[in-house]
Amino acid sequence: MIDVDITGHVGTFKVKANFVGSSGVTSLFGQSGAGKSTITNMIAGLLRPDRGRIAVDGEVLFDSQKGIDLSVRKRRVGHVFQDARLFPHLSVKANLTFARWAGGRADSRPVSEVVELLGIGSLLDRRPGNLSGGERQRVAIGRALLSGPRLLLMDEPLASLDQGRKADILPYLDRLRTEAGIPILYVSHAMEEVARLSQTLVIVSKGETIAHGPVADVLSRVDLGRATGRHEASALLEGRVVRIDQEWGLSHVEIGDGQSVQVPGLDAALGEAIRLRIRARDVAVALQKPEGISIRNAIAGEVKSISDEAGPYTEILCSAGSQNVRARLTRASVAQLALQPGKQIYLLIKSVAIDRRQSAPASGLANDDAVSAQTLV
Ligand SMILES: Nc1ncnc2c1ncn2[C@@H]1O[C@H](COP(=O)(O)OP(=O)(O)OP(=O)(O)O)[C@@H](O)[C@H]1O
Repeated sequence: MIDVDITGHVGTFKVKANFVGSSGVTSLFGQSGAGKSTITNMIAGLLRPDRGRIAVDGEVLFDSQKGIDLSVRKRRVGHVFQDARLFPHLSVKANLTFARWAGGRADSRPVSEVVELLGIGSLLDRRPGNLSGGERQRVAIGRALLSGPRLLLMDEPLASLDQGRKADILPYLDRLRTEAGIPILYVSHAMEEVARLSQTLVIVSKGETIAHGPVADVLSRVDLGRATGRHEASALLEGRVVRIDQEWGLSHVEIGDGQSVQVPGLDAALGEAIRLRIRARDVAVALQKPEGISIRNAIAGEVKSISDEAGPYTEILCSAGSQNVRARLTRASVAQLALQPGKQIYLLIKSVAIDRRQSAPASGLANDDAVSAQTLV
């Protein structure tokens, strides 16, 4: 668990960060220049906050009132940067063993265990210059883990990779989430990454953490649209695969209340729990269950709130059983259908809008230890 309550500045830029991250992955999400790196640099000890407190798993790293300010080394924060920053003249194996030695901790994980976790066994004799970007990042994560950190800080680790390499590395991050055994602070301005990987989501805007909490709760907050980006507005549905229709290549995912959605091309076993990210712009609304329509998913729901944006668009937040779905509609449609809080509706989601390319096995969603999660974004 990571517990941060600080204020500080860098130049004239002020930051105010206040959040608690549960075990697993806590993501700091915000636009470029929002202050994510400034906040993480304060956590790592590279910048000094003006006041406040930072603790990881009960160990205080900084407390201005008590005069505690641990050195970078004593904070034991494993840092993974956008560029891997490996020693170019050393082999992968030497990079890893050096990190373990330099960490100086007898209780660091064995190199072989980390090599297996990240699938880098075949790379050990190679030099960083001969590796792909994704391979280099996996080695960089291994190096950070072997230094014996109490917190793994990943600052835009996928930002320099193309889509294909990102897809290669995400399954390893899924594993890391459950197997690293330490909290992970993940910094990104890519919503699809944070929606997939996080248990806790922290939104950073103009130097301040303006929201934090379980990822599904924060994503369903319509009022954060400006900070998270309207285009990326989405909600998470958690469910379980209850039927696999081989003939049509469709998996039926039950999302509670006997309702299910159909997802094409899903690589998940029967009974497996998954997390679906549904974008607001991929959801339409009907007052009756439609017939003679190609859209396969019509989920019964109820309007909870309607945003009061100016302009042609608006966003509605709807309950779907105990979960939430967001829909981005024109204001004209909202008026025509007389939508208002409490109105019973059907949420229409095109199956093909749920993108299977981002799916991967994972486990360990917060609040449900029975869930092994797979995320589609
Ligand atoms: N050393 C510095 N002196 C003055 N201003 C700084 C310094 N470092 C960062 N800033 C400013 O602080 C603001 C926040 O920067 P920061 O790097 O924390 O944002 P970020 O959210 O990590 O952005 P990105 O996603 O682009 O990395 C920016 O306006 C930046 O120009």
